Amino acid sequence: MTTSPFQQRITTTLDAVRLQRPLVHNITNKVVMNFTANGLLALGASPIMADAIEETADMVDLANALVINIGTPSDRTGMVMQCAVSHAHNTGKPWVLDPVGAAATRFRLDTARLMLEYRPNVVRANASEIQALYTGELGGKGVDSTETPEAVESLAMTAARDWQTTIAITGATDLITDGYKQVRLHNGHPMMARVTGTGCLATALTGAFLAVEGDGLTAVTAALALLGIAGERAAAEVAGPGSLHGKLLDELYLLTPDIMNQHLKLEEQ
Ligand SMILES: Nc1ncnc2c1ncn2[C@@H]1O[C@H](COP(=O)(O)OP(=O)(O)OP(=O)(O)O)[C@@H](O)[C@H]1O
Ligand SMILES: Cc1ncsc1CCO
Ligand SMILES: [Mg+2]
Repeated sequence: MTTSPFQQRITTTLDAVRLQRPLVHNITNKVVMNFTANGLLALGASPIMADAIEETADMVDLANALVINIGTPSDRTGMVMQCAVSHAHNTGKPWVLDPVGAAATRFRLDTARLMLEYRPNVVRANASEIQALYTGELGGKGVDSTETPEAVESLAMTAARDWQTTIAITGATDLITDGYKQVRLHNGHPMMARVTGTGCLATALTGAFLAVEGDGLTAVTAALALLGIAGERAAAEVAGPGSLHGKLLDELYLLTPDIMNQHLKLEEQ
């Protein structure tokens, strides 16, 4: 089987994460904290959840990458997040933004837009969130998307150029673009959307890959490929979302570069 240089780099990145076991600092939402920490551990990274203002700068310095997830926002965590991303921006620490629910309320949209000013290496979101971030118009259904990645594809290209970042929109097909190159990933399983926080986990895994891979597009493609393949392998063996939750962690732990190469359904443009 032939693999493209890009595909080879993706699988090499998985090895690099497992070798380096990067420390990933998460300022994330109350719903997914435990699942995210377990997902990062299953992959082979080291998670730390920390949102006290007193240690924010120290933690950003200590960690190899930062994950910002606005899923359960408040004035206080908004301030902590701004402090963290400002410090990450000033010190060149890679970071990834998950604008959870940015399409739902003006407060979330403003919070996510403020974060964007500090130039995330990657924005990982669903289609409604990216649409709201770019147009300023609310929509979606709470934290869920009412749009497909395909529907916001050209908007995402423009947004990635304007924001000078890589955008990854998840859904049935994941769409990834830095405004120039485009990647489509056809892995995953619909049942993944029935377990809360699989998107948040995608973002956290992206943080782990960003810690070892400087190119945002490669890092997030590797993270989404890993999660998509783990998800479809897990879904094939379970009766429903309850077991998928655990089985997904098992598959993240068991996945190898060889398995990835066998199952990867990736289109490059
Ligand atoms: N219909 C589907 N078919 C295949 N994979 C899917 C499908 N829906 C979601 N996924 C996969 O599930 C993961 C999470 O994507 P999703 O778009 O549901 O994130 P999200 O809406 O941000 O989720 P959350 O807010 O619950 O964290 C991704 O890896 C994505 O590829
Ligand atoms: C359900 C939910 N509500 C706020 S954050 C979150 C986790 C999935 O995004
Ligand atoms: Mg989400």
